[in-house]
Parts: sequence; C-alpha cells; structure tokens
Amino acid sequence: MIEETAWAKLNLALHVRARRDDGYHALETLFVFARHGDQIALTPAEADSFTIVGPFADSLTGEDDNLVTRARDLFRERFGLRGAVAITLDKQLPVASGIGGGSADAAATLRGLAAMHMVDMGDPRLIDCAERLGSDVPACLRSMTALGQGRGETLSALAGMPGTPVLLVNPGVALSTGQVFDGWDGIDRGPIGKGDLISRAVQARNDLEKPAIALAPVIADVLSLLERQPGARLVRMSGSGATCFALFDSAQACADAASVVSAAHPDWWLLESELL
Ligand SMILES: C[C@@](CO)(OP(=O)(O)O)[C@H](O)COP(=O)(O)OP(=O)(O)OC[C@H]1O[C@@H](n2ccc(N)nc2=O)[C@H](O)[C@@H]1O
Ligand SMILES: Nc1ncnc2c1ncn2[C@@H]1O[C@H](COP(=O)(O)OP(=O)(O)O)[C@@H](O)[C@H]1O
Repeated sequence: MIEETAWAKLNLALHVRARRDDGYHALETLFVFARHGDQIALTPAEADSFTIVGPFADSLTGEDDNLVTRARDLFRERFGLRGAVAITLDKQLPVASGIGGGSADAAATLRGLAAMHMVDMGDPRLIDCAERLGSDVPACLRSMTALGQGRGETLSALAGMPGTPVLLVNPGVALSTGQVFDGWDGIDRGPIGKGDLISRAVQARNDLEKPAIALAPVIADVLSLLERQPGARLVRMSGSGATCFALFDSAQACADAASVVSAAHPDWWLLESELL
C-alpha cells in the first residue's frame, strides 16, 4: 500500500491581475503548505475501487466526478498503464474551502501513482497531468513554498517558514471558486512586492477577500476574531475562501487562539498545524 498526505494549501497572498480570454484570471500568489491534510491510500487491485471516509466524506457522496479518480484516469491514459487500483480518500479537510482540498487530493493521487509505477516526479507527463487537473494542482504536486503566477501553474520556488504555527478556521460555508472570481472588481492593484516571505505577505493582500465576504459575510467575523488574538503575525483568507488562517509567533499563542475561537464558535472548523 502507498500512502500520501494531501497537505493543505494556503495562499499567504493572492493578487488578481487581469481577466483572461480563457475564463481564468491572471494572478500572483504565495503558496505555502500545512503539515496536515487529507490522506490517500493506494493499493494495486483486481478492479478499480474508490472509497471516501473521514469527517467530510458526506460533502462528496453522490459526486461521481472526484478529482482523485480524474487524476487516476488521466495518469493511466498519459502513461499508457492498465493496472487497476483501490484508492481510499480520508477526507479531513472541508470541501470548497480555499485550502486546495480537491487539488491537493488530485496531486497526492498523482504522487502515489508515480511512486507505484516508478515515474520520476520531474517527468513532464506528470506535470502535464497536474496542469490539466486544475490551476492549483502543479503547486500541490510539489507542496513546496512558491510564488505562483499565470493561473497558478507557473511556479518559482521560495524560501519557506517551516515550523511556523498556523491556525486554520472555516465557518462552515462552502464557496464556489468560480463565483468568487466572478465577483472580483477588475482593478489590478499591482504585483506582490519583493523581500522575504513574511514581509512580502504582510505587505500584500488577498484580492478575493472582498468578493468572498460579499457572498459569505461571516468571513469578516472570522478575520476580525483572529486579528484580535495575541501573537497573530498574519491573518488572511486563503484562496477563494471561506477558510481563514493566522500565523503565530509561538505554538502556545496558536493553541490559546484555538481555545478562544472554539469557545466562541463551537460550530466552526479549526485546525492547529504548522507550515512545511
Ligand atoms: C483560488 C485558488 C487559489 O490558489 O484556490 P482555491 O480557492 O480553489 O483553493 C486557485 O486559483 C483555484 O485553483 P483550482 O481550485 O485548481 O481551480 P480550477 O479548478 O483551475 O478553476 C476553478 C474555477 O476557478 C476560476 N479560476 C481559477 C483559477 C484562476 N487563476 N482563475 C480563475 O478564474 C475559474 O472560474 C475556474 O473555472
Ligand atoms: N477530492 C475532493 N475533495 C474536495 N473537493 C473535490 C474533490 N473532488 C472534486 N471536488 C470538487 O472540487 C471543488 C473544489 O474543491 P476544493 O479543491 O476542495 O476547493 P478549494 O480549493 O476551494 O479548497 C468542490 O466543489 C468539489 O465538488
């Protein structure tokens, strides 16, 4: 059996630059990854099977177009393979929540199949599979700190902040990524600045916060509660939301904030983690 973690993807910043003719938006984003995420297990089998377990499995039942099986089928087509595989997805992350859940699952499936079939992670056919599965999938395939450009698939490696405590909070609202992008006001506010990762992130923004808050005003409550927590160094919505995150200068400050947030909002989803 091969097991892969689909590490949660965070955008420390996301600047939308322009609408493209192909229905996507040109963006710049700072990708980082958390140590936790969904889990994918793959085992060669007589026939294909796909099982979803875990606390967020119900959000996906009935959907026959899962990014995990799409990744499996695309990989086999691209590499001309036929062997059947049993895949289990342990869905730990909320769905459609701005932390790359489906994209990370697709990427983890590609990594697992590459390991199973001794395909090199730098194989251009594997990268092509990732690019065809979604804008975030190339970043999730590597799961390394990077500047993302284009629609998110053009990556430049950056020095990360491994071990930085991070608290993820989702108020239980699923947002359509496309709908949030449609709400962007069309104003290009310029590129992400230069400098080390945290100083670039602090000076930058997430241009999708405003349209996401218009669709789900509770996101503003999450952000303001996190901003009031002692030791919070950077508070922002991730991706197209609704998950927000706060980076902390100590694990204790992160744990204290988690206690405050869960006491105030027991129905919100929280994850205490650290950056990879
Ligand atoms: C917004 C981001 C930021 O990292 O993440 P999430 O919020 O989904 O986590 C990504 O750009 C999401 O990437 P991904 O989830 O792979 O999106 P895709 O399947 O490629 O696109 C879903 C829809 O989002 C919109 N989209 C996505 C990327 C982009 N650069 N411009 C867009 O306009 C399009 O309407 C597209 O049809
Ligand atoms: N394995 C999966 N996990 C989550 N969402 C999935 C998966 N497969 C397909 N999807 C679909 O992809 C959409 C976006 O998923 P996801 O990547 O979790 O959003 P986000 O990137 O905002 O976290 C969801 O609306 C869901 O219907």
